[in-house]
Amino acid sequence: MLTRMYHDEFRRSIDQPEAFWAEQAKRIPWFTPPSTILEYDEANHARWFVDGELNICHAALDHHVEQGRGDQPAIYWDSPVTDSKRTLTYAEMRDQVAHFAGALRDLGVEKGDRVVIYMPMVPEALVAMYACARLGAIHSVVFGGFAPHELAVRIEDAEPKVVIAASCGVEGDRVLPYKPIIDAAIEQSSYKPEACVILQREQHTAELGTAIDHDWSALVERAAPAECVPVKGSDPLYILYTSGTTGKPKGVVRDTGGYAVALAYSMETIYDVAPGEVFFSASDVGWVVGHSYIVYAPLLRGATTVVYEGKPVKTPDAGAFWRLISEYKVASFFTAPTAFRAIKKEDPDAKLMAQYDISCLKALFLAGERLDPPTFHWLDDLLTVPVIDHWWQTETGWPIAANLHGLEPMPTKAGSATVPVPGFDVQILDREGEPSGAMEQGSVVIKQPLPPGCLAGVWRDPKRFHSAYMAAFPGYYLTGDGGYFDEDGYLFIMGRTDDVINIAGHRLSTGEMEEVVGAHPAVAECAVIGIHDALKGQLPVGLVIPKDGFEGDEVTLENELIGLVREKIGPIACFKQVLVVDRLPKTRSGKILRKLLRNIADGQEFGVPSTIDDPASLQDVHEAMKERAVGAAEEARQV
Ligand SMILES: CCC(=O)SCCNC(=O)CCNC(=O)[C@H](O)C(C)(C)COP(=O)(O)OP(=O)(O)OC[C@H]1O[C@@H](n2cnc3c(N)ncnc32)[C@H](O)[C@@H]1OP(=O)(O)O
Repeated sequence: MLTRMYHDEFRRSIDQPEAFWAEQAKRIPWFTPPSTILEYDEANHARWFVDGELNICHAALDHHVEQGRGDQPAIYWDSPVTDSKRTLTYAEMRDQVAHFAGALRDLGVEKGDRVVIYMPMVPEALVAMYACARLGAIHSVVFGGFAPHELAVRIEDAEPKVVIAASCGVEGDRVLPYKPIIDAAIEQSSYKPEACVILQREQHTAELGTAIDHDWSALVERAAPAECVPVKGSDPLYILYTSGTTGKPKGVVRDTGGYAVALAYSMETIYDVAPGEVFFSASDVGWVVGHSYIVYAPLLRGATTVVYEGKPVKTPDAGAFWRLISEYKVASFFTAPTAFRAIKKEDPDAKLMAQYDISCLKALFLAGERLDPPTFHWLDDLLTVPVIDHWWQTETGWPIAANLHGLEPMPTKAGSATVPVPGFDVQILDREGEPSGAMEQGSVVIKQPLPPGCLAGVWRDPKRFHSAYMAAFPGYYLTGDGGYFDEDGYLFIMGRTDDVINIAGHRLSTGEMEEVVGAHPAVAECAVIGIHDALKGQLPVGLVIPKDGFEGDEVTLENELIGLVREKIGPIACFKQVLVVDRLPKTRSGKILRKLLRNIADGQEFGVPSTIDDPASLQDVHEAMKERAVGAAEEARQV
């Protein structure tokens, strides 16, 4: 079933990685092309293009202006929530970035310094990211839905010289002031940045009260444009934090050269986008999809990127995506399945789609969570273009498995991300580390070396890099997902094998939520599990045992815990259900049987494990879940 062209390209990438990637590196305008393509560090991790010199801002902006794309739109900004639209050409974008980079330089930002960016979906978020890259500074973008505590944790870890933010975000009809969040985060962090730059938006003016505050426009007015600083291929471009199994997020470090090459390769072979075409990725700059496929890849390719400050539904309706595709002549569109589940719920017959001419669209790409077959079929029946599920992670920075639309499209199979992308030697291993056969589920791993563009490490934590990713199966990168290959070599990803859950395409840690819930003075013990949700994919549910002598009101306690998670992690955690219980099912060694709890909440059949300490605890929890209508607990049956 695997096509010849794909098969040959894939084999070359695995058998001769240096020759393969040396060829792909020619896609990038280097200042000094790399002579060393691949080398290994002392821990035996791959490093790509270490001695090449480039600047990704030059490759994505200045280079295209020099090549005659100055008047072509680089960004279409569309913001129904502020009733605004703006187009920035490549030349305008380059100039704005150069001036803002000059402003950052005036604040003392140099190559290697970190800059935290906390911005909504406005063009200035991209300007800020590119300005950092222009100076060789390392940006760390934090998603706007995270609370001050989460921002503080990232500031503490990244130690940024400067924090850049907007005065507010706009969520539907709510204006959310950002400055109080920034101030609280800096207050909570023991590390203090030297400066805080605020972009004032019309919807809300932030008070610039503290000594470190600066107004974006005033800084830019005084600044001279900065030139691109050459960096090495292996120099870090950014740190992007992602949830792990513990409270502390992992700072995924991305290099510059490998990332630029991988993104350029993917735009052609996976997304099939030509220079001058329009690419729309409906995500947020705070996630990896935003970094790779809103900010960097489309502009590296000389395409136009759509920056959308709105939702798939209610801004103003479930026709928003169709309108954007039609209005901006989008050739290739990328979003998370949850967005289409929301659209399908509001407009099941896609009547709103009929109002727009979307004949410009060549393909629809979905990732961020498993594309459930009902959503796939709904879209596949609706559209005349390929509906392409693909799979990747914050760590890899670009797709691990896809249907390579620009190389040689293959027939799709519902539930499968199709085949490994060239460069990714994906394998399935059993518990003992032995390869699994076709149709046998196991741990999805990637044999070293990881291709260019993948994580270069965990920020200042090589031990965690090793323990989280490299230790489980020596010689392989552990993805944390389970899955299998079918007889045709199609990859099926079945979900996480750890305590990470996926809520509306956002990766969050139940372990982190447990830490927050467990810190409440009335809580003796707790478990947070991810249960199936038809709209968001998964939702967290907390099960809590109060301390002995607790005499408070259970509903009050539940509300306090919900509030605490919202305050510490943010609304994005969607933590809205807590059950106070007397006991939790555990093994005799004291381990909470979380998988069993998940199975009950998801309405599956469950047995009583022989290792359980107190079998009656299962019955209790099941009754409590049924009473509170948790998930599909009503349908669960003990066998
Ligand atoms: C392949 C590699 C990857 O996986 S990268 C990650 C890819 N994932 C994505 O792109 C995410 C896709 N999901 C989405 O875009 C949204 O969840 C969609 C589907 C649009 C739904 O949005 P929404 O209705 O807001 O629900 P939600 O679950 O996202 O939000 C829950 C609560 O959080 C809030 N929130 C959301 N974003 C922000 C923000 N930027 N700033 C402040 N708050 C935010 C929402 O308003 C919501 O709050 P509330 O609970 O209703 O009060």
